[in-house]
Amino acid sequence: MRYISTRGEAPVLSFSDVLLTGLAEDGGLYLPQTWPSLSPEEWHALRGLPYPELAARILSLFTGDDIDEATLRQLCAKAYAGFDHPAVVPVVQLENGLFVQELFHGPTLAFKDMAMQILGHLFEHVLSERDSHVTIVGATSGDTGSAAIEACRGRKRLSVIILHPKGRTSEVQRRQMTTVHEANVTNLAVEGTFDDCQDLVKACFADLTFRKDMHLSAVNSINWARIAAQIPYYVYAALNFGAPGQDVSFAVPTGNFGNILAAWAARKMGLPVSRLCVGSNRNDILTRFLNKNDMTMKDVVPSLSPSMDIQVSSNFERLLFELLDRDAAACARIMTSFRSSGHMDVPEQTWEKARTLFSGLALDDAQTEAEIRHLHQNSHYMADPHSAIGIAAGRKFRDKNSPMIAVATAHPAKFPDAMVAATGIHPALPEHLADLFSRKEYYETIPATADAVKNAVRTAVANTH
Ligand SMILES: N[C@@H](CCOP(=O)(O)O)C(=O)O
Repeated sequence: MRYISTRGEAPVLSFSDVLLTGLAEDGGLYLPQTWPSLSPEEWHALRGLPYPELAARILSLFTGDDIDEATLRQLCAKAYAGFDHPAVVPVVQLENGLFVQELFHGPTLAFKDMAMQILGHLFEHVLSERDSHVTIVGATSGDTGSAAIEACRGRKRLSVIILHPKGRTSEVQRRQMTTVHEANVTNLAVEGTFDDCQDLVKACFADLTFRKDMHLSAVNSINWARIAAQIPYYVYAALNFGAPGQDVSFAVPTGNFGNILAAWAARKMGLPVSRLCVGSNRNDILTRFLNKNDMTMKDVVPSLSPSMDIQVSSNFERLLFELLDRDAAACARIMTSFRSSGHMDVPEQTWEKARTLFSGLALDDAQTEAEIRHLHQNSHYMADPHSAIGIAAGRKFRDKNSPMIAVATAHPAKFPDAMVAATGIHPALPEHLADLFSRKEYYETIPATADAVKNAVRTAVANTH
């Protein structure tokens, strides 16, 4: 299995090299050179497998010769052992034809643990084989940061530096990151938005000397391994909650487009999926694109669902590349002009292709709060603001022919203020986080400049070794 860049100018790599490289050297994102594809019989054979076993089988389709299936089985068993639900990714029925798949049973209470927990083991495995070390620089709007820190903390071959937008995450999200005191963990509060943080990470990768000197790698969904590790839960839901021969649809609250891209990838591999529905908050660039081919950047507005306060959805580039029939030059041209003009010029027939599969719904804060209240009153279900947006999208686009599965991406206890406002109930943090508000915080505030980030990275790396 080999991987190519969406911009066509970077070396073709194997899985382990893609894992350690993160962003392609030409600024593009890696994708499999050819998609693995399963027949209906092969999908059927995966029905009923325990989640860690299923995850290992799916991941083995992407690791090629680099990591064998037996090793993956061991790593997946360790990765998902700490989840607090025996099914790992349980599915609950909410209404007629509308289900919710809970992806927040990992240590940091968000779907990011699904990929990050196995990524921590994959990094360790590959780096031990190569007797090497990497420096992970990541950006978070709230959930990726703590999941990455939890997966990497204390690992000798990894240094992890996480940039979050100062004052723009929930307090629980911030404290989940900043209260971790480990030699290999650094938190940077950036005076800017998540998009600034993501751009700063990309700027570090674009400086090839710095990248090489620091051995940079990524844990954001710009790293293909993140997407690969998010495919198995879609497979699990489709196989176990769609009747044989029946398609299912998914509704996904998404900001950086990574989570829904994993669902798209599963469909590309032949999983019987009918529609993919995107849920957005007021930062609705994705839903504006899907509804009227308007991908124009606006200012990021803080919302009740901070993890989706994003205007530049990194993974959209992967979908664009595929919709353009893998024309890397066209993809590079469109992406470069998007970043300079703030508007993405997607050819009409390319947009039409996206519309045949994707639908989009955006909710403002008042609508999000109303949806949380509705779910609590009518289904006795506590959905965090992000999950509530996904569920609302699922309800809007469900049809009689296929079950609609909305993914719940975070535990409501991560957003207590929104939950209290909507339901009057303050969801308790699980025991391992019960004293979160009395823990000491460790972070440095920096301006949103590449120099400030690079200096902080150099210092963090020097302090680790
Ligand atoms: N919503 C994310 C933003 C980063 O997305 P990623 O999937 O690229 O890691 C967050 O919560 O940090």
